[in-house]
Amino acid sequence: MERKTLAIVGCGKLASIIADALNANLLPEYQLIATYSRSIEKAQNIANKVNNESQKDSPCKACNSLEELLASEANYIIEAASPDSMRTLALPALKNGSSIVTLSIGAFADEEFYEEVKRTALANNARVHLVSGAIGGFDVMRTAALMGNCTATFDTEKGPNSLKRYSVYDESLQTEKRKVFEGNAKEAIALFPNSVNVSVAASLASVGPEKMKVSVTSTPGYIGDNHRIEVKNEQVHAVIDVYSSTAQIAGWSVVNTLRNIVSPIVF
Ligand SMILES: NC(=O)C1=CN([C@@H]2O[C@H](COP(=O)(O)OP(=O)(O)OC[C@H]3O[C@@H](n4cnc5c(N)ncnc54)[C@H](OP(=O)(O)O)[C@@H]3O)[C@@H](O)[C@H]2O)C=CC1
Ligand SMILES: O=C([O-])CC(=O)C(=O)O
Repeated sequence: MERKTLAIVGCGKLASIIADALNANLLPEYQLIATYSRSIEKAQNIANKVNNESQKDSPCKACNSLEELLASEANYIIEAASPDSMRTLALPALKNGSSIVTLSIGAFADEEFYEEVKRTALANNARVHLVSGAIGGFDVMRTAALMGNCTATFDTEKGPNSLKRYSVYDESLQTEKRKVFEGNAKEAIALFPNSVNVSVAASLASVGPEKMKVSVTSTPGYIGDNHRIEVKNEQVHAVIDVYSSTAQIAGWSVVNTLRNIVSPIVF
């Protein structure tokens, strides 16, 4: 069997889950051929993981630059870095004919970029797969939106420590529960670039980034994230509520998407 080739951009916690899944033979139809990260050590760590186990005979290369990774012309590039990185790699990857499986869906809050990505994918016979990540239910969101007159809200609860890197943080959040953000999905991803990709994903599946009403609440001592999405039209009221104590669900959702891509039965 000719295996499909994979490359990973962004070799952190979620990329590690994908390498472990390859080693656990959960992705037998795929071979990892290239990795790239901001630091070569991280790229080498992920390559070593598979080279020491499942790919002793077909080693994966740790690349020194994004250009080197793109030149590998992998069938699928997994983006597990950041929305900025997704913006940099999407068009050149698609022009090479590589499809993309992305976690940093926040990059698509920019409508012009989203449209250009769609056109480029179509022109090059490639596809962009938006993974379910830390949420799910894109099917019901898309269906409800298709029926017309749809509204949607996205409410996230997080612990204050996960907000420390953002401007909304102050020490009072350690003791006081507070709504730290209210706005739309476009504004949310601009303020929290690595933490609300899911809100942009849900908006693209329903009412779009500008119409999706988003709130972020900080709760003292809260472990993990809870994302509650409500989609309504005249006939449907759908609630998708996902709690996860870690972000690992997002890495596993990439594994699930890759399995779906090659499956005779598609969910
Ligand atoms: N859709 C969803 O549900 C979710 C999406 N995400 C997205 O997935 C991304 C990865 O998450 P996670 O693995 O937990 O994060 P980590 O911080 O553990 O890993 C991200 C890795 O990407 C690398 N990186 C960052 N920027 C660049 C860049 N411009 N070019 C190349 N490499 C880069 C970092 O490099 P280095 O360490 O080498 O410096 C780091 O190793 C998040 O940033 C977020 O955008 C995350 C959770 C859920
Ligand atoms: O892990 C989560 O709960 C969601 C997240 O970081 C993101 O959407 O970027």
